[in-house]
Amino acid sequence: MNFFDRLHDRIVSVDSIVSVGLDPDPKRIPDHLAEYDLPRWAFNRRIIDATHEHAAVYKPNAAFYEDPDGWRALEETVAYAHGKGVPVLLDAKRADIGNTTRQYAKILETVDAITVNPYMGRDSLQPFLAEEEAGVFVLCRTSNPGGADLQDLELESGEPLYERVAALADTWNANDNVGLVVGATNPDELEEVRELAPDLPFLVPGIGAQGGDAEAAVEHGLANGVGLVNSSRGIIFAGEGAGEDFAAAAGQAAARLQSRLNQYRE
Ligand SMILES: O=c1ccn([C@@H]2O[C@H](COP(=O)(O)O)[C@@H](O)[C@H]2O)c(=O)[nH]1
Repeated sequence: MNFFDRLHDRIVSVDSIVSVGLDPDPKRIPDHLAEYDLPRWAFNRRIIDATHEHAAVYKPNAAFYEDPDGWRALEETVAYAHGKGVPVLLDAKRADIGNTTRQYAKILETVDAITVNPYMGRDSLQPFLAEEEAGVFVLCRTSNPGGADLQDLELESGEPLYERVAALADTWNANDNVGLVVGATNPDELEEVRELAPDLPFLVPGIGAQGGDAEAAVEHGLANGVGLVNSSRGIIFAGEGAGEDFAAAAGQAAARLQSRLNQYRE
């Protein structure tokens, strides 16, 4: 079954478009979890237990797992999320020449969807795009302040680069498996990209810790009701300093975000 059909079913069953970002910064994991073999996994397991009823997906960012223990923690986390019925979107921002991307794309045997970087062009993404059942979210207009440095550059046609990316991504969608990453910190761009790619679901990061616009994220992020609004630190570290109660605070933060976003859904 296509990723976006599965995501649609998940969104309907939990009535949520919340993507819970699993970015377990080792410096912020509660002290009492340090005794575990894999503290990041111990942390994520408790976060998943507390938040899964509010999560449309989990979005681990690969940067928090790129060491031997990290990969083990990620593997356990993905299996546990799947056990709770929640799809996993790996935020890895991958792409490379074809034979290298073919290796990167093997991760789609483990996770359900991935973020990719369009900078090297279509052939660098082909092994991901060919995975018919996986979701492929193409970076379009990112939420960081420096996103404008390249993404806003005006092409000869007069359009900014991020608009060309959106239009190209639309043509890469032969398998109905392409989405776009557009930050909530850029509400005008969100609206413009939605006009250019009316049928592509968005992953919208940048609310919470980055201060983006949650209403615009919902208004423009969804295509036929399917799309994701992510919060990572705002959920998983909501209980920072609360000791063993940290996960309950994360659950409450996820529930609050779910209700807030649902106010804006049609
Ligand atoms: O444009 C982008 C693309 C990806 N991200 C990632 O999303 C989360 C956001 O974390 P918060 O704690 O909610 O700020 C993180 O993994 C980023 O690498 C993004 O922020 N912006």
